[in-house]
Amino acid sequence: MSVPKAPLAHNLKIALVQLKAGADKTANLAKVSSFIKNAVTQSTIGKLDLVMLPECFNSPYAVDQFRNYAELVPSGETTHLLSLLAKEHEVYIIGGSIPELDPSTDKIFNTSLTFSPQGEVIAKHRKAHLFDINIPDGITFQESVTLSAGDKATVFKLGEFGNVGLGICYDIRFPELAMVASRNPWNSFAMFYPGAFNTTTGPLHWHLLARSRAVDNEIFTVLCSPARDVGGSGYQAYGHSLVADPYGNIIVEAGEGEEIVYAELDKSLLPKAREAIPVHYQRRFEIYDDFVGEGKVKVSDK
Ligand SMILES: O=C(O)CCC(=O)C(=O)O
Repeated sequence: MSVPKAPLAHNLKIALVQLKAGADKTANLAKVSSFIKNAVTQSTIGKLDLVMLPECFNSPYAVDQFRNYAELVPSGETTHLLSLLAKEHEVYIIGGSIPELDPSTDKIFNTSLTFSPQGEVIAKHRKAHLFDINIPDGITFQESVTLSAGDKATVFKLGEFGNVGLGICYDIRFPELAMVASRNPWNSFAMFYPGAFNTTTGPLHWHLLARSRAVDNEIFTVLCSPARDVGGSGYQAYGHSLVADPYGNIIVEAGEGEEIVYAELDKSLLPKAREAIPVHYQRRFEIYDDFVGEGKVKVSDK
């Protein structure tokens, strides 16, 4: 008797919500609800599978504010809201990131949650590399003044679409997370990075890093930024939310303001890119396995 094959999942249809968060958390969350509703109801690519939010969408991106906005996970109001929205709109939601308070240690983390269309939390990533930089005449930022770093890579199953990896912003500068996610045993087809680059490092590295992670691993790389706060006195996010395909082409890109952009992630591009330029199969782990081995990594189970 022949066993019917499971139907192949269609292309993953996604929306990137590039919104600007202010000091009023209630207003930020109301904005999230209306942007997600608009993303779904005004989709230009048919029924959406997934909506993604930017880093720090419910609070200002400011070291001295993270604790004031921090919530418990999963009992806090933002987790509750995103769960309801995922269920109501029947989409996966990659919930950007929020400041999370861990009550057992009193530490604050920069945390991203992903929800299934049934409203369940299916992944939790705590930013693993904190953004501590100092560029003379550019920008100084020290997340570690108030945040603690997560200690795991994050890979999870996006239902019938397959596995994906997730990092937050500065995490994209560390190629190991994407490399681990895209190889055995996880074989992810995409990396998602909610991220808030700025007007100094954005022009320098945003596109370069997105395309590099895509080309290194021949996967999709998806970046979702807050909108720029033109005229504001706080942190100036770069904007330019985008998707890079497994060849490194940028297939969609937002501007700097509030905007929703759409993309279809066609998984059949992975084998095509890997056949055309077979770096995926040409890795010489016998030479560098001591540095980056396959499968030797702690991966988050939420
Ligand atoms: O890596 C960068 O240039 C920006 C990183 C950042 O803004 C962040 O990690 O939030």
